[in-house]
Amino acid sequence: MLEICNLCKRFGAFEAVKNVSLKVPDGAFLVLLGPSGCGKTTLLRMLAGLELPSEGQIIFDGQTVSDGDRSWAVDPAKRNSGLVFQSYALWPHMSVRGNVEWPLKVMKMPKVERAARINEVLNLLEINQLADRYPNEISGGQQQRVAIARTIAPKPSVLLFDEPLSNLDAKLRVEMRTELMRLHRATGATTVYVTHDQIEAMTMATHVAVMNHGTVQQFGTPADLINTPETAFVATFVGTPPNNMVPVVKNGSGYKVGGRAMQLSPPSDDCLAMYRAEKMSVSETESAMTLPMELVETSAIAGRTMVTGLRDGLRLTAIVDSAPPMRIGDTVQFSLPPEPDCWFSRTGERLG
Ligand SMILES: Nc1ncnc2c1ncn2[C@@H]1O[C@H](COP(=O)(O)OP(=O)(O)OP(=O)(O)O)[C@@H](O)[C@H]1O
Repeated sequence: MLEICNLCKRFGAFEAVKNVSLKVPDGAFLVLLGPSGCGKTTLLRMLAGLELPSEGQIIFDGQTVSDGDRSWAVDPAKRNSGLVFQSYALWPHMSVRGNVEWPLKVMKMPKVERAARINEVLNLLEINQLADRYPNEISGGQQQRVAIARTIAPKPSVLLFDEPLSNLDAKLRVEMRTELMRLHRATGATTVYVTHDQIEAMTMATHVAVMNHGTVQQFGTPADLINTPETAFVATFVGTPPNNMVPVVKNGSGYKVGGRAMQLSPPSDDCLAMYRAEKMSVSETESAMTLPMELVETSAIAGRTMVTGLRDGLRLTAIVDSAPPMRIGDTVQFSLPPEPDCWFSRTGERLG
């Protein structure tokens, strides 16, 4: 079990991580997902022991490894965790084998055992043929594999990844995603993985903590986040494409939805209606439930078409069977279903 209890981190007066609490079972794949600057790296660095919490505790397998309230933490090298960075940070003067061997030497593993373990991890990452090369003689993707091999060699019970795929090209990212999932199954190590890429999060995670401005907005399985987003931020950050959020305000005896008078029964006089992209449709003709938008984008996605419209700062996306006959810049009518999927307050809390 990996437990984080009321964790806070302040840099001077700035609070980078605010009262985060979560628990995952052994062998979980926890993704910390959020936009740049939301505090995910700071949280990961506290898990690695590189940063002392200002308040709260981190507990690995029942043992407290960081305690902000007592300003105390177990040394990074002694907490049975391994960290893989975005930059590979391999030792350039050591071969691939030498890099992977180094942490085993530090832990004083006997030579014969060391050789067996090196072979095991080089095989696991399919880089045994590179064992005698130096970091400047292998590609970026291969260097990342070596960095991962070096991290898992000492068999840490907690593996920490800080955006490990962000320096790789799109195709390699997808391949490495599958590789990392295979590795996770093979090692069984509890994994914490930082990314701002929601597709990566949704495909790899058993548990996701969606972060914004230092707080956890929602903690759950990928399916929880898609099916029941708890905040407007989660609803618009997660999913492909993300959900549509349309402002609804009282207008005389009725309501204006996205600026147009419509028949709707919102739970409050000023709120947000969420519509899933696959429930919207587009057409040339106006009706009681349509919003006129400027067509700004169409793209093919898994045999269907994603259509995006923009008007007065409102952005709507629909997933439809075929592209509308209009051209970019033309007016397209986005048709809303009779009821939204759910409601949020103007400040982003879920209403129903
Ligand atoms: N040592 C530090 N001193 C002061 N402020 C810091 C320090 N480290 C991080 N911060 C601030 O804390 C906030 C969170 O940073 P953090 O690196 O955790 O974000 P992040 O979500 O990982 O972002 P990114 O995806 O861009 O790496 C940022 O506003 C950052 O400027």
